[in-house]
Amino acid sequence: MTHNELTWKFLNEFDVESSTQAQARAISLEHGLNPISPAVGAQLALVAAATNATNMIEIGTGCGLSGLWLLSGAPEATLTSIDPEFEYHEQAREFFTEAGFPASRVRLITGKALDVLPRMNENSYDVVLVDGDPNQVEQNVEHALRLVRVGGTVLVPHILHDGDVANPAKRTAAVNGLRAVLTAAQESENIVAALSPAGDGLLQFTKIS
Ligand SMILES: C[S@@+](CC[C@H](N)C(=O)[O-])C[C@H]1O[C@@H](n2cnc3c(N)ncnc32)[C@H](O)[C@@H]1O
Repeated sequence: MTHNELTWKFLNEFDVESSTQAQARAISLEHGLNPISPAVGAQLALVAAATNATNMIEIGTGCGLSGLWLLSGAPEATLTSIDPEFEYHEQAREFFTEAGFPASRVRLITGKALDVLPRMNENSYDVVLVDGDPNQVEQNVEHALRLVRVGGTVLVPHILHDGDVANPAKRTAAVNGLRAVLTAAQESENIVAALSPAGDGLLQFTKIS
């Protein structure tokens, strides 16, 4: 293994998941989903804790793994999570309950993000996770910026799309959309952004105005 491969392996094996998180990961993989890595999950928990989050929203519930990580950092917060797949929501609900998060604090909205997000209140969320349809990442991030409060943070996992974003030969709509989000994050004066190599890339930005 190269030095870089060893470092990446160490980074992504450093954080240990709870048994509920490990089950959520296993079920997510069974469904062919691409759940966040433990290193990304730990960063989500840290951001939830650091922003003293009381109100969080997630695009792309999957089977609940990322929501479990978010809530682990802010156990008293309310999480709203959007996904079009009812079956995933049923599964996620079981994991939230098993982990001790009451149904009253986890609002699962079955629907497509671009149908649901326009109805959500702006400047109202401490943390917004964008992990839905990769082809809609630009529109989802625009909504995330509208929804997050000043001082709150938007998290975009899978931003490097398994190395495709760094490869100029890859020019699918999804990859171009991810590049556009990264460029906008670099250029915006209203946010402070950081790109982390955890998982397959995690873009984080905090709204400052
Ligand atoms: C990568 S998976 C999410 C994994 C989850 N965040 C985790 O790490 O545990 C992407 C999810 O986005 C959902 N999805 C697909 N299209 C969507 C849309 N238009 N709006 C919201 N979610 C969508 C999929 O059903 C899938 O559950």
